[in-house]
Amino acid sequence: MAVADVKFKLNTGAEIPAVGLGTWQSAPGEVEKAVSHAIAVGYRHIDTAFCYQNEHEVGQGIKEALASGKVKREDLFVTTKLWCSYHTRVEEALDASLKNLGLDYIDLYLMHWPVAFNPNGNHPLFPKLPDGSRDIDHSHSHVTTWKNMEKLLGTGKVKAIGVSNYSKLYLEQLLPHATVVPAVNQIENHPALPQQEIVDFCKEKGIHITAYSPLGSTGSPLFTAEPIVEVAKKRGVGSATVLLSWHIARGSSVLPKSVTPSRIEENRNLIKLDESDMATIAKYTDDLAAKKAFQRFVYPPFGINFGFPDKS
Ligand SMILES: NC(=O)C1=CN([C@@H]2O[C@H](COP(=O)(O)OP(=O)(O)OC[C@H]3O[C@@H](n4cnc5c(N)ncnc54)[C@H](OP(=O)(O)O)[C@@H]3O)[C@@H](O)[C@H]2O)C=CC1
Ligand SMILES: O=C[C@H](O)[C@@H](O)[C@@H](O)[C@H](O)C(=O)O
Repeated sequence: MAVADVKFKLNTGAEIPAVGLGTWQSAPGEVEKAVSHAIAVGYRHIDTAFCYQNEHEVGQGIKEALASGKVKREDLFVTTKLWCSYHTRVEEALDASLKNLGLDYIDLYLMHWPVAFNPNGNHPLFPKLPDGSRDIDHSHSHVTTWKNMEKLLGTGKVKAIGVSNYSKLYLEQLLPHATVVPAVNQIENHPALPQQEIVDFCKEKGIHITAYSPLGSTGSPLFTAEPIVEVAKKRGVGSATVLLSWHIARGSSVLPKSVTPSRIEENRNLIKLDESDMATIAKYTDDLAAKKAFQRFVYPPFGINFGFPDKS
């Protein structure tokens, strides 16, 4: 089996395809084509979110792919996410996402960030206080949000629920109260931010890791990082292949974003990294750790300590 066709088992018994197309910041007019192209060339996993404001177009791309007759809805794994301003309106948010996507169920519904915004603030997605800071409802716990997400499983509108941007600290707050253990924790993950503590903790608890910003996000410096280039040269592939294949070797799924057809194709060109490749990347990671030089590319200004060791 090609490495890109690997699937990982979730704690629900369902399988998540190892490579999913990311769609954050995929512009209108581009993302529909990106999604339909991705599915046409073999992707079976698409990641979006209510706050990306592109669910409708993502849904159009899925519809186009389904109309080709080559794939069926049940062949696809679609993830979307509950946005922070909807933590007190979980089912309403899910219904809005389903309507946007034109689907009657979601394979995986994630709590996007463990923080609730004021639902009655000055903006439906990004409410702010007069001082410009995010308008956060500090009285609302992410644990309450999770308990409400658990109720969604009975509606048939979601196959699995999970979390995103959860540190070990936040999972330790959540798990004692959870009836349903999250199926997935979607976190920023790449060799310059290995998040080993969370990866190990999730493994122990049966929570699958999905890696976001695996290429280092927009304008990434990772493509030219020397050890990545070294492994890429040795294996006769591009840096993207090395960066993405690293997750499969760790047992994680991965979400490369692209709206460029050739890159969408390249990002499925995964290989099985061998011990010496992994050792070269581990040395890079260890050197960054020793220098306290991990790189986190996505840390929006929530003004909250999420408990990530590189940020506290
Ligand atoms: N849960 C969460 O909070 C978050 C989730 N995510 C999810 O993860 C996905 C991926 O993360 P994201 O931050 O978008 O960044 P990625 O790490 O996927 O990097 C995307 C960037 O890399 C470029 N690129 C893609 N493939 C290649 C390639 N083969 N060679 C060179 N450049 C390439 C893209 O350009 P172009 O498109 O122009 O080709 C884009 O600029 C998101 O789209 C989203 O779905 C991301 C961040 C946070
Ligand atoms: O999924 C991608 C990211 O988490 C993105 O949704 C956030 O960074 C958001 O733009 C924000 O500013 O809080």
